[in-house]
Amino acid sequence: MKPTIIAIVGASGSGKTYLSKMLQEQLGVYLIVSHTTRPMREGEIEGVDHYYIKNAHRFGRSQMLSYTKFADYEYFALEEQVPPKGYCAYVVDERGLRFLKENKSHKFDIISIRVEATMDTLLERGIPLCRIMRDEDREPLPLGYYDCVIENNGTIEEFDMKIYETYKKICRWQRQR
Ligand SMILES: Nc1ncnc2c1ncn2[C@@H]1O[C@H](COP(=O)(O)OP(=O)(O)OP(=O)(O)O)[C@@H](O)[C@H]1O
Repeated sequence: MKPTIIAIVGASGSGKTYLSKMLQEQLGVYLIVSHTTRPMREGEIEGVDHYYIKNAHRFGRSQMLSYTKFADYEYFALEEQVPPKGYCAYVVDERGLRFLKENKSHKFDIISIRVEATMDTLLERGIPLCRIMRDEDREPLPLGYYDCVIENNGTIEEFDMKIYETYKKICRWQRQR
Protein backbone atom coordinates (compact mmCIF):
# COMPACT_ATOMS: atom_id res chain seq x y z
CA MET A 1 0.00 0.00 0.00
CA LYS A 2 1.17 3.53 -0.82
CA PRO A 3 1.99 5.92 2.05
CA THR A 4 -0.99 8.15 2.93
CA ILE A 5 -0.52 11.91 3.04
CA ILE A 6 -3.17 13.77 5.03
CA ALA A 7 -3.03 17.20 3.40
CA ILE A 8 -4.41 19.99 5.62
CA VAL A 9 -5.71 23.19 4.01
CA GLY A 10 -7.44 26.22 5.55
CA ALA A 11 -7.38 29.97 6.00
CA SER A 12 -4.69 31.58 8.08
CA GLY A 13 -5.61 31.08 11.73
CA SER A 14 -8.28 28.46 11.02
CA GLY A 15 -6.46 25.80 13.05
CA LYS A 16 -4.27 23.90 10.56
CA THR A 17 -1.21 23.90 12.80
CA TYR A 18 -3.29 22.88 15.81
CA LEU A 19 -4.82 20.02 13.80
CA SER A 20 -1.44 18.82 12.55
CA LYS A 21 0.03 18.87 16.07
CA MET A 22 -2.99 16.94 17.40
CA LEU A 23 -2.48 14.28 14.75
CA GLN A 24 1.20 14.11 15.63
CA GLU A 25 1.07 14.27 19.41
CA GLN A 26 -2.20 12.51 20.21
CA LEU A 27 -2.57 10.10 17.31
CA GLY A 28 1.05 9.35 16.46
CA VAL A 29 0.89 10.59 12.86
CA TYR A 30 4.25 11.59 11.37
CA LEU A 31 4.32 15.31 10.56
CA ILE A 32 6.04 16.63 7.44
CA VAL A 33 7.78 19.91 8.24
CA SER A 34 7.88 22.33 5.29
CA HIS A 35 10.83 24.39 4.16
CA THR A 36 10.08 28.07 3.75
CA THR A 37 11.75 31.32 2.79
CA ARG A 38 9.38 33.19 5.13
CA PRO A 39 11.07 34.68 8.20
CA MET A 40 10.59 32.84 11.48
CA ARG A 41 7.69 34.19 13.56
CA GLU A 42 8.06 34.76 17.27
CA GLY A 43 7.75 31.49 19.14
CA GLU A 44 8.46 29.31 16.11
CA ILE A 45 11.22 26.71 16.23
CA GLU A 46 13.57 25.59 13.42
CA GLY A 47 12.74 22.05 12.36
CA VAL A 48 9.51 21.98 14.36
CA ASP A 49 7.38 24.63 12.66
CA HIS A 50 9.39 24.92 9.43
CA TYR A 51 12.91 24.66 8.09
CA TYR A 52 13.79 28.30 7.46
CA ILE A 53 15.94 28.79 4.36
CA LYS A 54 17.21 31.81 2.41
CA ASN A 55 16.19 30.52 -1.03
CA ALA A 56 14.93 27.35 -2.68
CA HIS A 57 17.45 27.30 -5.54
CA ARG A 58 19.54 24.40 -4.29
CA PHE A 59 16.48 22.11 -4.23
CA GLY A 60 15.38 20.70 -7.59
CA ARG A 61 11.68 20.75 -8.41
CA SER A 62 11.84 17.01 -9.12
CA GLN A 63 12.85 16.38 -5.45
CA MET A 64 9.84 18.33 -4.21
CA LEU A 65 6.71 16.76 -2.85
CA SER A 66 4.86 20.00 -3.39
CA TYR A 67 5.81 23.60 -3.97
CA THR A 68 3.90 26.84 -3.58
CA LYS A 69 4.60 30.53 -3.52
CA PHE A 70 2.38 32.44 -1.15
CA ALA A 71 2.57 36.12 -0.22
CA ASP A 72 6.02 36.29 -1.88
CA TYR A 73 7.44 33.44 0.20
CA GLU A 74 8.20 29.94 -1.04
CA TYR A 75 7.00 26.82 0.77
CA PHE A 76 7.84 23.24 -0.13
CA ALA A 77 8.58 19.79 1.26
CA LEU A 78 10.76 17.07 -0.23
CA GLU A 79 9.55 13.68 -1.37
CA GLU A 80 12.20 12.05 0.81
CA GLN A 81 10.41 13.45 3.89
CA VAL A 82 7.46 11.11 3.33
CA PRO A 83 7.83 7.95 5.43
CA PRO A 84 7.93 4.71 3.36
CA LYS A 85 4.57 3.54 4.71
CA GLY A 86 1.70 4.56 6.97
CA TYR A 87 0.23 8.02 7.54
CA CYS A 88 1.78 11.44 7.55
CA ALA A 89 0.27 14.91 7.86
CA TYR A 90 1.25 17.88 5.76
CA VAL A 91 -0.03 21.48 5.93
CA VAL A 92 -0.33 22.94 2.43
CA ASP A 93 -2.23 25.67 0.62
CA GLU A 94 -4.71 25.16 -2.20
CA ARG A 95 -2.07 25.41 -4.92
CA GLY A 96 0.12 22.91 -3.07
CA LEU A 97 -2.78 20.49 -2.71
CA ARG A 98 -3.61 20.69 -6.41
CA PHE A 99 0.04 20.12 -7.27
CA LEU A 100 0.14 17.08 -4.96
CA LYS A 101 -3.03 15.55 -6.40
CA GLU A 102 -2.04 16.18 -10.01
CA ASN A 103 1.59 15.09 -9.77
CA LYS A 104 2.04 12.70 -6.85
CA SER A 105 -1.10 10.56 -6.70
CA HIS A 106 0.72 7.68 -8.43
CA LYS A 107 3.15 7.48 -5.48
CA PHE A 108 1.01 8.48 -2.50
CA ASP A 109 -2.61 8.27 -1.36
CA ILE A 110 -3.60 11.87 -0.78
CA ILE A 111 -6.48 12.60 1.57
CA SER A 112 -7.36 16.25 2.02
CA ILE A 113 -8.89 17.95 5.05
CA ARG A 114 -10.26 21.47 4.80
CA VAL A 115 -10.47 23.45 8.06
CA GLU A 116 -13.19 26.09 7.94
CA ALA A 117 -13.49 29.07 10.29
CA THR A 118 -15.51 32.25 9.80
CA MET A 119 -13.99 35.73 9.78
CA ASP A 120 -15.77 36.43 13.12
CA THR A 121 -14.12 33.36 14.65
CA LEU A 122 -10.68 34.39 13.41
CA LEU A 123 -11.09 37.91 14.80
CA GLU A 124 -12.41 36.56 18.12
CA ARG A 125 -9.31 34.36 18.41
CA GLY A 126 -7.12 37.40 17.93
CA ILE A 127 -5.70 36.41 14.53
CA PRO A 128 -4.04 39.62 13.27
CA LEU A 129 -5.80 41.28 10.34
CA CYS A 130 -2.55 41.25 8.31
CA ARG A 131 -2.53 37.42 8.56
CA ILE A 132 -6.19 37.25 7.51
CA MET A 133 -5.64 39.66 4.60
CA ARG A 134 -2.74 37.59 3.21
CA ASP A 135 -5.35 34.99 2.29
CA GLU A 136 -6.47 37.15 -0.61
CA ASP A 137 -3.57 35.55 -2.49
CA ARG A 138 -5.17 32.13 -2.24
CA GLU A 139 -6.89 30.32 -5.08
CA PRO A 140 -9.94 28.85 -3.36
CA LEU A 141 -11.11 25.34 -4.21
CA PRO A 142 -14.75 24.28 -3.90
CA LEU A 143 -15.55 22.46 -0.65
CA GLY A 144 -16.49 19.39 -2.71
CA TYR A 145 -12.84 19.10 -3.79
CA TYR A 146 -11.84 18.01 -0.27
CA ASP A 147 -12.23 14.53 1.18
CA CYS A 148 -13.13 15.93 4.62
CA VAL A 149 -14.25 19.33 5.89
CA ILE A 150 -13.93 20.28 9.56
CA GLU A 151 -15.75 23.36 10.78
CA ASN A 152 -13.79 25.00 13.57
CA ASN A 153 -15.99 27.75 14.97
CA GLY A 154 -16.62 26.20 18.37
CA THR A 155 -14.55 25.33 21.40
CA ILE A 156 -11.17 23.66 21.27
CA GLU A 157 -12.75 20.53 22.81
CA GLU A 158 -15.24 20.39 19.93
CA PHE A 159 -12.37 20.77 17.48
CA ASP A 160 -10.44 17.96 19.22
CA MET A 161 -13.46 15.68 18.91
CA LYS A 162 -13.92 16.46 15.20
CA ILE A 163 -10.23 15.83 14.54
CA TYR A 164 -10.42 12.46 16.27
CA GLU A 165 -13.60 11.46 14.37
CA THR A 166 -12.09 12.56 11.04
CA TYR A 167 -8.90 10.60 11.65
CA LYS A 168 -10.92 7.50 12.54
CA LYS A 169 -12.90 7.92 9.30
CA ILE A 170 -9.71 8.23 7.23
CA CYS A 171 -8.26 5.08 8.83
CA ARG A 172 -11.51 3.23 8.06
CA TRP A 173 -11.41 4.33 4.40
CA GLN A 174 -7.79 3.25 4.07
CA ARG A 175 -8.46 -0.15 5.64
CA GLN A 176 -11.30 -0.73 3.15
CA ARG A 177 -9.26 0.18 0.05
N1 LIG B 1 -11.51 25.83 18.39
C1 LIG B 1 -10.57 26.67 18.83
N2 LIG B 1 -10.82 27.41 19.94
C2 LIG B 1 -9.90 28.29 20.41
N3 LIG B 1 -8.71 28.52 19.86
C3 LIG B 1 -8.40 27.82 18.74
C4 LIG B 1 -9.32 26.87 18.17
N4 LIG B 1 -8.73 26.34 17.06
C5 LIG B 1 -7.52 26.92 16.95
N5 LIG B 1 -7.32 27.82 17.96
C6 LIG B 1 -6.14 28.68 18.17
O1 LIG B 1 -6.14 29.64 17.11
C7 LIG B 1 -4.80 29.99 16.78
C8 LIG B 1 -4.59 29.79 15.28
O2 LIG B 1 -4.55 28.38 15.02
P1 LIG B 1 -3.38 27.77 14.11
O3 LIG B 1 -2.06 28.37 14.47
O4 LIG B 1 -3.52 26.29 14.21
O5 LIG B 1 -3.83 28.31 12.68
P2 LIG B 1 -3.16 28.07 11.26
O6 LIG B 1 -4.29 27.73 10.36
O7 LIG B 1 -2.05 27.11 11.37
O8 LIG B 1 -2.61 29.53 10.91
P3 LIG B 1 -1.42 29.98 9.87
O9 LIG B 1 -1.77 29.44 8.53
O10 LIG B 1 -1.48 31.49 9.88
O11 LIG B 1 -0.12 29.46 10.44
C9 LIG B 1 -3.88 29.12 17.64
O12 LIG B 1 -3.49 29.87 18.77
C10 LIG B 1 -4.80 27.96 18.04
O13 LIG B 1 -4.39 27.35 19.25
